[in-house]
Amino acid sequence: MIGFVVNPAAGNGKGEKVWNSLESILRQQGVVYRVRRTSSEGEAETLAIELIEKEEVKMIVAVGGDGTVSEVVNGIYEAGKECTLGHVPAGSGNDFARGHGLPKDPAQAIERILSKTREKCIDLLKINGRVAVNSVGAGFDGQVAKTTNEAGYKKWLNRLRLGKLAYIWSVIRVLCTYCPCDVTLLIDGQVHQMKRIWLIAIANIPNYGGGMLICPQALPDDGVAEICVVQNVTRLGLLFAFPRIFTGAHVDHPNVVFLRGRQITIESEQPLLVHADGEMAAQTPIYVEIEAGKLRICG
Ligand SMILES: Nc1ncnc2c1ncn2[C@@H]1O[C@H](COP(=O)(O)OP(=O)(O)OP(=O)(O)O)[C@@H](O)[C@H]1O
Repeated sequence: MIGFVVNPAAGNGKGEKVWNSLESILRQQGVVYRVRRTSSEGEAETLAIELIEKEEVKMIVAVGGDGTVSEVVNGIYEAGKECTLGHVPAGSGNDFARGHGLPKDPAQAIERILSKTREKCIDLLKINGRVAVNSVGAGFDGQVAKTTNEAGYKKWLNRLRLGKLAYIWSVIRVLCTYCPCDVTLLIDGQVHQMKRIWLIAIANIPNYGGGMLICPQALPDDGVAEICVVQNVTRLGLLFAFPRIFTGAHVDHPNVVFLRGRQITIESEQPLLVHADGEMAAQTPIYVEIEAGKLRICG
């Protein structure tokens, strides 16, 4: 049986609309399903666990944005039972959907899920007993995630279907005040001492922050995380280089370094904010480990 976890508030109400269209398709096709709707932050995780344990579903489809996907994935991870993740995108950023090439159209997305023809196992990034499915970011990045999540303008811009601008505006705000610091990275036993670090992004997919390509080479099913480090660049230099991230052209920038690894420790001069899938998760020092092939998804 299939379970659905629906965030009606995702994409500023798009979740509700998408679910209405899915429901009529499911009824037309006589699909047997269970549905749970979220009413607040964090609830998608609890509802996913409930669907697995009480309803014995073998697949959960997250209807919402990246926040909903991340919470459902944590529910599946915590339940520890065989359960496939499906996703019908209805958020404002939808990085997971982009990163896995999922259809934007709800009818096409559910058709693909029901056909079960494209299942694959992907890696997860384990941090502090939880998991991230898209990315973990420390430093500038963590501060931008915090600023965006706390900002009133995110809601307004989402309403105008300009959700991406909320992230960009937060980047500009944080860029004006953020102070880079020295960081020690330990990747698979190898030490990297790095000076004046702005950000460290650990990625499972190339997509980030609603359409940026932070780690264009990242693959979700290779058992390795792609790590992007931005170091020793001036504030103005970073401001001018920033637009390159939308096309992935930042890979050639002299102050951008790419590393790869399975076990990553980040230690820093000062505590750095860390996000997991765009939600605040921790402060440095942190340890991130790849859980290879841990989650089966409908790709
Ligand atoms: N019924 C609800 N009312 C208000 N907020 C909710 C409700 N259910 C869940 N939430 C919260 O809505 C927030 C946004 O969810 P989600 O990330 O799925 O969508 P989004 O932010 O529009 O998309 P994206 O993350 O792809 O940009 C999450 O913080 C979630 O916890």
